[in-house]
Amino acid sequence: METNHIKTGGGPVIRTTGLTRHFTRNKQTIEAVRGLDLEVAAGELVAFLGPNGAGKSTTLRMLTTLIAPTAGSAEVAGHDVVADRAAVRRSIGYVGQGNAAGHQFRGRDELICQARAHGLSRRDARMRSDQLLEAFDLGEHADRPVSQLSGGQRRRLDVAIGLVQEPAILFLDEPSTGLDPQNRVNLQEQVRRLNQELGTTIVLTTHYLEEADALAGRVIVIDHGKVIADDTAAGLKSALGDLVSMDFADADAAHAAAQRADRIPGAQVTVTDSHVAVRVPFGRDAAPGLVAELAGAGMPIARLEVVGPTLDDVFLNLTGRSLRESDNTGPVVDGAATEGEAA
Ligand SMILES: Nc1ncnc2c1ncn2[C@@H]1O[C@H](COP(=O)(O)OP(=O)(O)OP(=O)(O)O)[C@@H](O)[C@H]1O
Repeated sequence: METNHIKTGGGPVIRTTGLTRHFTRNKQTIEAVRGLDLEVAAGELVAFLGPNGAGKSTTLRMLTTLIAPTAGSAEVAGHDVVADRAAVRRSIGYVGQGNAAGHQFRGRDELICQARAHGLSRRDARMRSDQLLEAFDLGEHADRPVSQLSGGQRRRLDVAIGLVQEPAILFLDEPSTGLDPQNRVNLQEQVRRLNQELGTTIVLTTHYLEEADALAGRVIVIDHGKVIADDTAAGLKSALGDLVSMDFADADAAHAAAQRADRIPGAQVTVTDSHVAVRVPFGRDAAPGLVAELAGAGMPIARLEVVGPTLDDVFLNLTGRSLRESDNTGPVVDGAATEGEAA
């Protein structure tokens, strides 16, 4: 069976330069994506993490040729997303936020139909659909109408449909939104396997911190249309450092302790009454020495806690707001848009 896997020679399979997209709504310009410079190498599993409205989906829709950039450029699989849309589309799979499958069809028919649309022979289409049904644990549900599948089963079918033509690059827009934790983990497992076993480059968007943390080799944090951090989850967290929280008998002891903590390289110290919080790289290693030093100086610690950072702490540190809180803005309503999507 023919596949669309590409030999990249290790170069980037996605490259954007100043990628920008504006929308006009109620005569106001919305700068959804603002000058994105990005490179993704073959075989990477990348998560775009950010709150609602950060510009994640808009970026994905430009990379998948669904909408055109207002400015800047992007190449996917070596093809320009504007000049060479058809070639880009041949190289990618895309699973959007809505359900792709027609509700009255059976899952198996949907897959076969998509495979035929991608040029597979009847026999190959049937084989490919069987493979995908098995890989996504959908075998026993394959002959039920899509409308009768659970949310998790339907989402897995969506991802299977995105994989019909064995794309070299797969884009997943919020693949696990709306799934219960068990289905979320199951889907993440499939995505991970796809990346590891087939080497498929995967770019997904998520606003689940845990998902970005668990799944992606690389996390690109997006806020207000801009990349504000780009590293492994571990890298992002270790750059921020651990939080060492200490309580003392009184405010004087806390202030004296804060002065000492301030001498630790890279420490950010805040004092509130008798409480001292120290954010410091490798805080768990620095804490015992600090405790001993303070005890020796007659300032014993009444309570000590060392907590490793979460990606939410990273986001909070970068933006001054919590990703969990910024995420409660509800879904974006596109209905009032005055600028349509490219066909
Ligand atoms: N078709 C459109 N017309 C007008 N404004 C739009 C349109 N699509 C997106 N926007 C606006 O662009 C900004 C970025 O939206 P986008 O959907 O890319 O964010 P997101 O990070 O993917 O958020 P979500 O997690 O909710 O999908 C938002 O302010 C949104 O309201």
